[in-house]
Amino acid sequence: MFSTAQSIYPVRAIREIEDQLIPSAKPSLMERAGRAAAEDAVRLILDRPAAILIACGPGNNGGDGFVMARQLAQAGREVVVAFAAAPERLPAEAAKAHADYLAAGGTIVSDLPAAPANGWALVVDALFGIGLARPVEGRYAGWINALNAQPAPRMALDVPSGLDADTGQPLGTTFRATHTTTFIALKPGLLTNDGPDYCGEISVQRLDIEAPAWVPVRGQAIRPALFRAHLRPRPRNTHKGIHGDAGILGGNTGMVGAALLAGRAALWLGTGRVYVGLLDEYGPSVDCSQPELMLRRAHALPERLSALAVGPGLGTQPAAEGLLAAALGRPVPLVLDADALNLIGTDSALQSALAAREAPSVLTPHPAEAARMLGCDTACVQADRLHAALEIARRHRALVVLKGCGSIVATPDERWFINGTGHPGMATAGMGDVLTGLVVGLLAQSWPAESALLAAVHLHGAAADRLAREGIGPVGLTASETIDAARGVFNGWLIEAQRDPRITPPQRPIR
Ligand SMILES: NC(=O)C1=CN([C@@H]2O[C@H](COP(=O)(O)OP(=O)(O)OC[C@H]3O[C@@H](n4cnc5c(N)ncnc54)[C@H](OP(=O)(O)O)[C@@H]3O)[C@@H](O)[C@H]2O)[C@@H](O)CC1
Ligand SMILES: [K+]
Repeated sequence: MFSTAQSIYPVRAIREIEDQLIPSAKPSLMERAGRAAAEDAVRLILDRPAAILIACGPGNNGGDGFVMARQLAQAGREVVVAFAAAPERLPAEAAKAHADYLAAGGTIVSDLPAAPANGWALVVDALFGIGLARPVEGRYAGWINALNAQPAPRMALDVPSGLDADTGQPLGTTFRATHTTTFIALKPGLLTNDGPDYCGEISVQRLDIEAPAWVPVRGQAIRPALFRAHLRPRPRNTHKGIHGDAGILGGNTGMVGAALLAGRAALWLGTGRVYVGLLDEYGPSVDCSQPELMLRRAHALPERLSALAVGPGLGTQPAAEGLLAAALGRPVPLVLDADALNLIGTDSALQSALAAREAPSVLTPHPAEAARMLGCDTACVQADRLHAALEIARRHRALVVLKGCGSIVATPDERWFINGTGHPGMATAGMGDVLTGLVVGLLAQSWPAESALLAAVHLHGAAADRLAREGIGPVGLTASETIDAARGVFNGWLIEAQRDPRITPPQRPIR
């Protein structure tokens, strides 16, 4: 479980690495890429006897395809290579790979052939990689549609053709892979937005290059390794007072459940005491199915809290705005969600108060909330999720998680993380409130804000994944069930951490 963090590089960083290494690398990076892809292909097709179809494009992605074809043919596999571009216009490395393939006895067809009677063992997309410059149309769009229609496993080299490697936006017709072998490092577009739907299973082939030795890492895939130092067993001699007091502010008329869900999530993640301040003046004074929660009127939350979340079911009326303004002035870690974000998006005084805070602030927008904060529309946020998350973090000097497929965590100092846990069943009512509760629960227990956010985001998805494995979801999964599962996953992490000799012994949180 505690594998080291995986770095993610945008295209310009991969280009930097290539520029530094291509002149001296022996064997060449393309040779290594093609070989690694051939090895992945052999693992994918196992003993299926049919031929492998490799569609090669006009750039270096096509070059990878030629190396792969030569390797597979030399290993005794039947390979069919389709290539329609002018060989003399191939870039130098790809031209060499093309020539080497022909010299080894390989042949090329200039149009995509019909599938043989027994089908293909595997179809390989080596059309476009990180050099995709515009939407795919015409001949190559036809090829991609034909490849997508094959019942065989479909493998993309580096990036599925048509997918923007930085943003995860499909540009025109896009190859839908069941497996993507990507080179040197992960790219953000494989992991967020539509990327996961087009990439299938991803295998990272580093080509014996330690990318961080060449270009500093700004982006990482979220792994427990990033926050394991805080997964500490509790001392036996303990009491609830040292596990934090969390406050939740929200629950306006008709939306009390949102605040209760956040409160339960904080409680079930081990927070010592959880207070829920409700704006609904006719709201309940006790949650009968969770009587451990201490319900208060919104203005009556205790002065002394370890962390506060504002937003679940808050509403945008003046009373909510006043409470939010007061919360921004509290010197405690703050989580802002839902209507708290909508209010901040339109009020410059709140924006100034947020940017001026000394204590950590964590913002948890979904794409529509992010769009309101940035003054654009949801499509513009989704077109470049990484940029949107970083921009919100910079503007508000806050930690941000932009929720959605491949949630992105961004820091004010321009580092970022992408989460891989979770599934589409999480797109359901109350799920965001649960995440808010998980974050505030860890903050209340004295976790540093960045680790708390990374752990909560990863845990939220991991809990839903565990439930889906048991048949609880993806369809019909509810937010409440995720709270229960999050507790189980978190305790599993703690047990595993105790077995890890690198984790320090029990400690009391520093207050
Ligand atoms: N450098 C190396 O040694 C290594 C590189 N590696 C591999 O190379 C890949 C990057 O190679 P690359 O830079 O040549 O770009 P690539 O993705 O092949 O596409 C460029 C070509 O496509 C064309 N084109 C673009 N969009 C198009 C469209 N929509 N429709 C039609 N045409 C379009 C574009 O034409 P142009 O825009 O110039 O008209 C140009 O001809 C990388 O992903 C990895 O797989 C690895 O082997 C490691 C070592
Ligand atoms: K490709």
